[in-house]
Amino acid sequence: MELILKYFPELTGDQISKFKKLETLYQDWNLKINVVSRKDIDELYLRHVLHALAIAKVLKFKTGSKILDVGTGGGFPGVPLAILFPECSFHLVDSIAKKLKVVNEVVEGLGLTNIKTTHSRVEDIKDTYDFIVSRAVAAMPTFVHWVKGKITKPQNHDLKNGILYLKGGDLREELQDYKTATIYNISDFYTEDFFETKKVVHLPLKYRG
Ligand SMILES: C[S@@+](CC[C@H](N)C(=O)[O-])C[C@H]1O[C@@H](n2cnc3c(N)ncnc32)[C@H](O)[C@@H]1O
Repeated sequence: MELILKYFPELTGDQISKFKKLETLYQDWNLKINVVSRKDIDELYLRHVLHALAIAKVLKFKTGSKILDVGTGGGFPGVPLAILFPECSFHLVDSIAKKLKVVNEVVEGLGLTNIKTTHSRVEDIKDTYDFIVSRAVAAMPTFVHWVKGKITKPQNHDLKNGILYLKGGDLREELQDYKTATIYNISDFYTEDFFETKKVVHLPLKYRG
């Protein structure tokens, strides 16, 4: 938990208490339904919470923003972001129901009211969002195809509406067709070795897709 406060020192008491509760909730639920690997559960704050919050180092979502988390799995990056941005609404989608069972239990356990979950393939989601976040779901061309047409038109942020994707390694080949993509090195925000090769990719998307 100190790790989170090291990089996000301005959390409110309510946010700190929610972040603290996350560990027990995930430990308990992960025993029943395995959504996070054993090693990762031991390093939940580093590998999941802090990693998810790297998106907030790239962009502070404004009050009222709508954000879609595609392939949220056990709730990453959506759950930590929803704690950090209580004035924004988050829609967490996954095609595997049992993963959302864990997310729903965590959301209920924390009393988070700004998360909605849907068991669906993202291609079937009809709503629109300011930003679409994700981690470890699909290569960019497939992902862009899935989320086409799901971006709202009004621009309220310094970055254009679109995708904020947590990715790792050498992205040159994967992103070669996306000239408007910007890569942010997470190691510019966090000093832990775990983040050495990790990035946040911002890709603006046209509102009509
Ligand atoms: C490797 S997991 C990553 C989970 C989470 N984002 C994380 O980083 O911990 C990929 C997730 O994407 C989901 N997924 C894959 N394709 C999807 C699609 N088309 N629509 C919704 N979810 C999808 C899978 O069910 C799985 O839970």
